[in-house]
Amino acid sequence: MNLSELAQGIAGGGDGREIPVTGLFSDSRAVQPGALFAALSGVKADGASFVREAEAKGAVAILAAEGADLPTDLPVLRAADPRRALALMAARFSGPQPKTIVAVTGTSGKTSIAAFVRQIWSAAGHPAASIGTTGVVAPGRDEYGSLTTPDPIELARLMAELAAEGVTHAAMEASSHGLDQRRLDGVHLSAAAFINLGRDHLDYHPTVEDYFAAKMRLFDTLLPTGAPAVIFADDTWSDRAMAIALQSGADVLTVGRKGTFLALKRLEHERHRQIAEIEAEGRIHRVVLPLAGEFQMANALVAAGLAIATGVEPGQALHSLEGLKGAPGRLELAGTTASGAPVFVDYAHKPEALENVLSAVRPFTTGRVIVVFGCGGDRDRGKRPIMGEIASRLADIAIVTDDNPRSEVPASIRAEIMAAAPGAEEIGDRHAAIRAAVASAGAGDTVVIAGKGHETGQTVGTTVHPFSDHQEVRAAIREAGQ
Ligand SMILES: CC(=O)N[C@H]1[C@@H](OP(=O)(O)OP(=O)(O)OC[C@H]2O[C@@H](n3ccc(=O)[nH]c3=O)[C@H](O)[C@@H]2O)O[C@H](CO)[C@@H](O)[C@@H]1O[C@H](C)C(=O)N[C@@H](C)C(=O)N[C@H](CCC(=O)O)C(=O)O
Ligand SMILES: Nc1ncnc2c1ncn2[C@@H]1O[C@H](COP(=O)(O)OP(=O)(O)OP(=O)(O)O)[C@@H](O)[C@H]1O
Ligand SMILES: N[C@H](CCC[C@H](N)C(=O)O)C(=O)O
Ligand SMILES: [Mg+2]
Repeated sequence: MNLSELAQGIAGGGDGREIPVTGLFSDSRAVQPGALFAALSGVKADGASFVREAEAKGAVAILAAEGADLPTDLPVLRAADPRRALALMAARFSGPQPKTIVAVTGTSGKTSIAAFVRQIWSAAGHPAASIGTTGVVAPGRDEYGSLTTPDPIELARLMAELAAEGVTHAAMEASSHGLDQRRLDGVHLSAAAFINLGRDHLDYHPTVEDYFAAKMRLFDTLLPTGAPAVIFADDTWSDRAMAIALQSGADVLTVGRKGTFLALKRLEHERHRQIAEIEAEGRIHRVVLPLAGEFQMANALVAAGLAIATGVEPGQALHSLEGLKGAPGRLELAGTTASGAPVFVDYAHKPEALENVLSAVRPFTTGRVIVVFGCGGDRDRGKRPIMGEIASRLADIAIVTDDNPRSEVPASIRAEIMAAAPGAEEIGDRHAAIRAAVASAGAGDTVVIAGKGHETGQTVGTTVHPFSDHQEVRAAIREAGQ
């Protein structure tokens, strides 16, 4: 593709330049000959200082912010918002995307909702994909990815690959980082959804309002006017999300107890499933959701809403909920102890998620709720005492352990949690903590191993040690039985 074609209507300065561009890069270290290098200013570095390196590696053009001072003789494309310009160019460069793409935002539930939408579409006969924290899942693919929302160049390439493989429907997670950094700006959305807002990523976003505003870009900037916005109606932030979506001209469809598009009329919990009555288009549907936890019902309603909004018949979408499989590591039953106590692995690594998961298991726990959890290093420190308080309030036995300490001193992270968790026990070694929890569980008890979910490693310093909560639970149960 020529530079002028690539830039047309997106960035200034490239008009008429018939220079072939063979690829797009925002990291100078990866630049290939013939590439356009996007010099972006980031959290840690300024891409402008790597222009010479990109040029030396064979870059043929630069994309930069208006006014950025660049040491180069290469043609420079200028844009007021270069991250958005890069996402739009990447989409143009990579080509066709699946016909129907939906994105979901919110603090907790995105991975689950994306996985559920994929399953409902597949049941309706559509070749479907999901993209998010647990990776990319599509017919013939199950690949782990490192980011919840991939960077825009990779995302555009992935969408084009999926389309070429025959995938017509894709559901993706829109993280606040992803939205803020314009990673999704080149994605052609058919519908979008909001699930909830809680505390997260306050190391990146200066305030909760800023965090919320980043999430709302999905509706006020990215969703085309008139497209459906599915909004979970029962969260404390729902009304504000609805108002923003309405103001932006979206077709707002609400789901939940207060919802009107899919109205949850009644919900009954059993140990590993829940039975719901859901009203859609004036008809009541009885649905047996084979997953524990009321929050999963919320996720299922948003997923069904997205599937219906993109053409699946309501009765069929709701019926598909009966066959849903939870996303890996989301309140997933990893084993049952010899005394009959279920042991769940869950990805709760932020306050509301921990609160929800502990509340979710209480109704079917006749004995004690036992939780093992920690907090990641190099992430929002403010959540540590909040999670400590939640665990000691909602669990009968709370064991504070290590999550991914990263560059921090593990004992200091635990101390920040312990300070707000009266009565909690501290066992730094996650292997030992899981064993202690499993060993102490008796009949009627429920064990929750929180924080790492699907993860397969534990990051200590910069080393990732193989570690799986699932495997540890199974080993602990085996050893306890010997
Ligand atoms: C903090 C953060 O989000 N950083 C993201 C951001 O990087 P950045 O632009 O701020 O990076 P920077 O280091 O300041 O560098 C500025 C620019 O100089 C370039 N550079 C840098 C060094 C060099 O030698 N040459 C060079 O060209 C960089 O490529 C970059 O373009 O933009 C990059 C491109 O899109 C992302 O890859 C990168 O994600 C990093 C790896 C990351 O860890 N992000 C996490 C926190 C994240 O995004 N998480 C969310 C949410 C998780 C969830 O809750 O589910 C996610 O979506 O995964
Ligand atoms: N609707 C919900 N409301 C509250 N908590 C939830 C909800 N859905 C999931 N959770 C909790 O959050 C955890 C993560 O769920 P999920 O991975 O689906 O969310 P996510 O938004 O993708 O999170 P992340 O941003 O960490 O990737 C679950 O393991 C569970 O503890
Ligand atoms: N995408 C999230 C995942 C956190 C998972 C948790 N196990 C931790 O390490 O804090 C993050 O990087 O902040
Ligand atoms: Mg996720």
